[in-house]
Amino acid sequence: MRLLASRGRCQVWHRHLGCIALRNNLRVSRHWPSYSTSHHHHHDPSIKKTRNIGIIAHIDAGKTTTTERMLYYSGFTRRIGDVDDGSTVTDFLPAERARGITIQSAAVTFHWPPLHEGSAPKDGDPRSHTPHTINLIDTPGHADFTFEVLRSLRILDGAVCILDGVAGVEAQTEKVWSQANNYSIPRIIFVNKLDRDGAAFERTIKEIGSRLHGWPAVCQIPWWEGGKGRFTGVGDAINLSALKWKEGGDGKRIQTFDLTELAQEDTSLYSELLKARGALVETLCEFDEHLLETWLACNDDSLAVPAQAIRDSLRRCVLDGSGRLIPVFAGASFRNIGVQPLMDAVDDLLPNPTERPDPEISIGNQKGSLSDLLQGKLSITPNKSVSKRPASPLSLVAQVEGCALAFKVVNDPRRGVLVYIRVYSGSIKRNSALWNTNLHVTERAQRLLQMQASDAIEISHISAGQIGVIAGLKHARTGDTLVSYPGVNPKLGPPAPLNTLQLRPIDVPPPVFFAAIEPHSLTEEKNVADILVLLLREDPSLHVNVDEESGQMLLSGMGELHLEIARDRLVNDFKAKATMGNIEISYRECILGTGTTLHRIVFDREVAGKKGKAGCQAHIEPLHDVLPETEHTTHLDGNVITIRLPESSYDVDGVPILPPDLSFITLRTALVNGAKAALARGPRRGFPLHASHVTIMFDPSTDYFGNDSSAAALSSAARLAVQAALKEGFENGNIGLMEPVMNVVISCDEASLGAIVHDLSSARGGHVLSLDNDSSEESTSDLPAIDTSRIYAPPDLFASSSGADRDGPGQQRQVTARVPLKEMVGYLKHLRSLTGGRGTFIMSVDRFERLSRPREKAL
Ligand SMILES: Nc1nc2c(ncn2[C@@H]2O[C@H](COP(=O)(O)OP(=O)(O)OP(=O)(O)O)[C@@H](O)[C@H]2O)c(=O)[nH]1
Repeated sequence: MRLLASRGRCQVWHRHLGCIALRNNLRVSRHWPSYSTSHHHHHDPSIKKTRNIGIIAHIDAGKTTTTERMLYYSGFTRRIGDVDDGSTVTDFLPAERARGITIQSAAVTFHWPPLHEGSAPKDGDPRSHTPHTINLIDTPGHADFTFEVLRSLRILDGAVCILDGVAGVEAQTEKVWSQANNYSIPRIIFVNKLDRDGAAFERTIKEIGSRLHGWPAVCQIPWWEGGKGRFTGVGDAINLSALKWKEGGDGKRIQTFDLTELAQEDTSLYSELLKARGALVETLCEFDEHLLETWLACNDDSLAVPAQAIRDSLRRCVLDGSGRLIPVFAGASFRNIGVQPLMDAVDDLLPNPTERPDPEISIGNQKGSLSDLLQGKLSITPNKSVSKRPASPLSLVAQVEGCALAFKVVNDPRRGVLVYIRVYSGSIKRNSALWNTNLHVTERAQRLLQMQASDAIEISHISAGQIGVIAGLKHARTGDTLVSYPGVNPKLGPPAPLNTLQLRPIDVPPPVFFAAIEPHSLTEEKNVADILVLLLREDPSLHVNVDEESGQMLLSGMGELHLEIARDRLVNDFKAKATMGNIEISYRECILGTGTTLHRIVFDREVAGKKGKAGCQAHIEPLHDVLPETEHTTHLDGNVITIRLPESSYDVDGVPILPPDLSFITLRTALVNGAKAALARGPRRGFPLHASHVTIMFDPSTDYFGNDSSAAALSSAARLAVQAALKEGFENGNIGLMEPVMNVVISCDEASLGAIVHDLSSARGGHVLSLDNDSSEESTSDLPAIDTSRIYAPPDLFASSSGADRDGPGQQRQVTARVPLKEMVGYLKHLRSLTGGRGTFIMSVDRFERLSRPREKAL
């Protein structure tokens, strides 16, 4: 943004208005240069102008409102959508519209500045003078969807964190912030809602220091009319100018004032802006030697430091993703104030995909980075016990054409199932065969799309660093890794261990609530089951368990809201004729002693018209130690399953000798699936098993019956054998019950602290772990505490009336406790009454604990 010569001239952000209608007409047919049909294997030059970013925030901070403005100013939409009347583009699921909150992270692509408005880049121009492709991934803000946030975080290259300028830094923000620290995601902050009564910019800036443990680099300060009135714009400490938005307009007209103009227009903002510039340069000098040199070359005059030098310095500081230095911007997106400069900051300060560290992978039992793997630096000689022909690592990986992570599955009413992918290496081409390393199936990518919320454009390939959609896949789920490997055997995939390659694997937290799903009639059962499969592909943190005998379907998930929304999806969006029962806590069962008997089963029955016969033996015991995952040992929902063959079934190198038609992977998958089904329902109360170690012994000489031993027969044998072992445990009184215990973080003011702590420890059986501000286990920052008195922020207007004075009874406190989930049901209401409506809390599963006798009785 350039300073204008004439005083307070009105400017439309990014040059002119005239081309907007035209742009909207043309955008589908021509303006996707970055997705042309060429066959690059290396990075497309356009990748440098790509930003894969997300917006993270506490619920209601204004993510959706801000996103809508971004889409509008980029020319993507022609009118401003409104969260409150349910017409927004990104919150497009009916269930989301009804609730006005974001549940599903949809990705939308737009350009900033708009394609027609870029000028040819000149040296020294900010990046934001040329159009960038912004892939915006909308992340949910509710605590129940933390897992969904994690899932989106891992594919982001950068993030904008939106804070509510009245509420400041909230518990959920802290949590997502520390998760973003774990993924080293470069971030900037937008302090929103500065138009509201009680908005406290200064207090919020200090909280960024004290609660997010980063140094706020205040890039903009709020402009209140006449120093106290309406919020009307911002002072820009980077460009030494002030921006004023026309009241009540769509926000496209912005008046720009340079320093001289500002001195006449508003002296108090003028003098504050000079302070802000000084503080910004000073802060940056502490982090960045380059800027320090520039500053010294400017004779220590912070006003003389060129704006571009400051932008470059901010960018260097942000790029490491440590969150040590945090650029802060200001605005009120609902009033259309501050959004365009925020988008400039996305172009200017956040990284392109090539500037990000290499993604982590796991392959076989190893962890490493993708480029190490692709450059042959990981020693991935195929495991001896799986294959006898060790290929050289380089020749093995040379054939990998593309590698992508499916980060979102959405059922689109018109286009069917859409799988959103982020490509990490090479490219994914239309019609290529993709090996799914999680499900071990091959699927063809018949159609590739670039999504614009509810519009789509067909493309021929998606290259490294880009985000796109594969339409028509039948199996791929959220979180699966897809590998394009020409000439791959569709059944077996690429040679081991490449067939196990996983990008940025994350742990799915255990579900702690469940509800029964009752189809309205027998004939509806299949339809309901099919819809549930789709729901699970969308959201792998949902689980379905169908009881083999009764046919009852149980849906489980991470929170009450999580299940309520699943019900909405099921009944309202998918029109399933089914009812969901009460939402209940999902307890666990555990085995208390080691069984004595080996339970040998020979399954011999027709399965779907085909003869099936297979056998195995099973044994179950409590899980004491952490067992490493190997090709014989599978971790599953808190349990461990080990597959054993008799010694005579291994050759001298330890490679299993199996009948020619049976591969070890097929055998293992079938047996594990059987055991999984048995462990899903315990013998005592029907709750899933937890912390148990199942061993399944399979002897090919007695348990294998040629073609009759199909995968289905092997699974059934394993299921029956494990069930027999569980039944024995139950008959011997060896099955205990466990309950989910939550890690709870409560934010409240000093005055209600006592009542909250008392209630937690006496009435709720909780265990208070800490009471202060920043020692919760979750603020995992290794960053040193920050002396907030050293942080610059412009003084708040309404400091006294807004309770910004945080000493005394209004001071914010944080309680961390471990509490049984059962005691936390309905807690929000209680907390509100204890705190006069101001307290908030977040919680996550800490672990499952054995129920005490009295608690067991009360069940
Ligand atoms: N006064 C004021 N209200 C705002 C501003 N931005 C958003 N709001 C209002 O705050 C509420 C929440 O905004 P959303 O955009 O839905 O917030 P969100 O963060 O997307 O919320 P979730 O999708 O539920 O996580 C809505 O009623 C908005 O109109 C603002 O700048 N000023």
